Amino acid sequence: MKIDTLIEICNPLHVTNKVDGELSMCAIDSRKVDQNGVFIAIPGTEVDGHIFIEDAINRGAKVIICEESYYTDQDVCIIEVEDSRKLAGPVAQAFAGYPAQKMKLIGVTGTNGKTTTATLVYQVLTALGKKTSLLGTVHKRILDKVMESKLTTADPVELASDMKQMAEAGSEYLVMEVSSHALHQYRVHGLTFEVAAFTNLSHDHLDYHHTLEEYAAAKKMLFDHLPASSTAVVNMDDDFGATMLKNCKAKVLPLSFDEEQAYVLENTADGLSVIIDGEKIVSQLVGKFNAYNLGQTFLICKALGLSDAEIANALSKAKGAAGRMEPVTAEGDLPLVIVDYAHTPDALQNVLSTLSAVKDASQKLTVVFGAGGDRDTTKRPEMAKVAEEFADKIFVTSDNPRTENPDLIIADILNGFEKLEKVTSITDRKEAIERAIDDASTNEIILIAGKGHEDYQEVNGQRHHFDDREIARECLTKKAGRST
Ligand SMILES: CC(=O)N[C@H]1[C@@H](OP(=O)(O)OP(=O)(O)OC[C@H]2O[C@@H](n3ccc(=O)[nH]c3=O)[C@H](O)[C@@H]2O)O[C@H](CO)[C@@H](O)[C@@H]1O[C@H](C)C(=O)N[C@@H](C)C(=O)N[C@H](CCC(=O)O)C(=O)O
Ligand SMILES: Nc1ncnc2c1ncn2[C@@H]1O[C@H](COP(=O)(O)OP(=O)(O)OP(=O)(O)O)[C@@H](O)[C@H]1O
Ligand SMILES: N[C@H](CCC[C@H](N)C(=O)O)C(=O)O
Ligand SMILES: [Mg+2]
Repeated sequence: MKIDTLIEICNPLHVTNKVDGELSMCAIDSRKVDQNGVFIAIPGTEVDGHIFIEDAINRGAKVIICEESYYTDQDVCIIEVEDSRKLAGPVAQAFAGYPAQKMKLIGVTGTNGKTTTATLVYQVLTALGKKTSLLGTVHKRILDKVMESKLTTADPVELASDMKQMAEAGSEYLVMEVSSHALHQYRVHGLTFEVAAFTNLSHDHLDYHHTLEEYAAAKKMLFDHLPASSTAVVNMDDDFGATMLKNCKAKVLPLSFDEEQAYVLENTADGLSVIIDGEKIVSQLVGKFNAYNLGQTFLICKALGLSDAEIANALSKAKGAAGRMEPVTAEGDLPLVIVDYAHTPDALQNVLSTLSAVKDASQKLTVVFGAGGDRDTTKRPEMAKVAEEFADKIFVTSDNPRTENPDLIIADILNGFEKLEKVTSITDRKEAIERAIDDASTNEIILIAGKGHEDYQEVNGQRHHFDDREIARECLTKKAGRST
């Protein structure tokens, strides 16, 4: 890219020293700058990226996009702009050859259900022969090639690079989860979504967004930027559904079970039977909350022009995402162990109320859960209240402590219980799972919540291998061995 093209994208306040030659790449992280690259200095949430300008120049940056005047005696162009965060996406897309414009983008936002819905859409489109890629919490998929995912929605430079690979592989569609952090930090700024979907909004991430209203305002940004040609698929049964649509120019495909546009025919331990727009979907996914995920998926695919019947057929066969209501099994007469990613009060309530409704009266319900460190502390006692309401036995343990003391996280959770008689706290998550399984009768259901698909536990910046499903399977196998 030449400097004049870059300047045109930036609409700058001020430019000094227009440099000659071809610019090679762009980075928002100084450590990733190459020779003749462009460094975008962002005032971050942890650190001000402007302090890395010198580092970027030493690594070969030819252009600095920043929000403050900067003097250097090197042959470097300084482009001063009003908001450098907002420019990262457009600049990265330009360097990557505008890959987002080569695919139909589908964005899914909401507190819970993004991964499930995005995965279902990916599975339906793929089953119907559409070349589709996926970006989200569990992994990235360039068509059927799986890659590791570090964030739910990556930064704009990584996004552009992923999209470039997807477009080159021939993807027609990209389904992506769009987190509230991503919206607030303009990670998807400048992208045009063909379809945007809102699942729901409930208590999470208040450490970052402070209030539910600010959190909703971040989610709403996805809908504010839709053009009239796009479609908004919105869960109108959620208190914040109508908020998403205020001043939204796009066509709207609303989803409502309350208004009987959709309804659940059957909801059992074996799955759901749901009618949406007159079409029947019979799914192995369990719980009313999954009826919403199925409904959203149906409407998203409808907005893309697929026929109701073909969507219903493919959706009935779709398996959903790993680590969501995933049963863990071993040979023998054993308790039923389920691993789920519920890490918010609402998700835990949905899963526990579902299990409590589908189990038979003689079955006891046990839950093992914790809460992530360096995240919203106010959800911790709320999760305890939910566990106390639905579970017969409760093991409080660690999730990903990150940089926090796990015992203090557990103490925050314990504050939420009215009584502690059915609660056991065991800091070590492996031990907690072992105890829950060892203590269980064969007729019991054990929900291990919070980490779902995660195959690590993050402690002080280090991710150690840790997989709830693996540990539960080992414990079940040992238990089966003891009883023979
Ligand atoms: C609070 C938060 O969201 N932080 C994310 C954000 O950081 P930031 O832009 O504020 O940047 P910063 O760390 O303050 O640094 C400022 C700038 O200096 C740069 N820098 C830094 C060091 C250096 O040597 N050189 C350099 O240039 C950084 O690259 C950055 O551009 O943008 C970074 C990528 O550009 C992310 O890596 C980082 O995610 C952190 C690690 C994180 O944990 N984020 C979580 C909370 C998150 O984003 N979660 C959501 C929601 C999950 C969900 O509910 O599904 C997600 O989308 O995953
Ligand atoms: N539509 C829904 N409404 C409420 N709860 C849900 C819904 N779908 C799933 N859940 C619950 O929330 C958990 C997380 O679901 P999922 O991974 O699909 O959400 P997500 O929005 O991608 O979450 P994250 O933001 O953490 O990536 C599930 O394990 C389940 O417990
Ligand atoms: N995307 C969410 C995932 C939380 C998963 C849970 N296991 C935790 O670590 O809190 C977050 O980063 O807040
Ligand atoms: Mg997700």
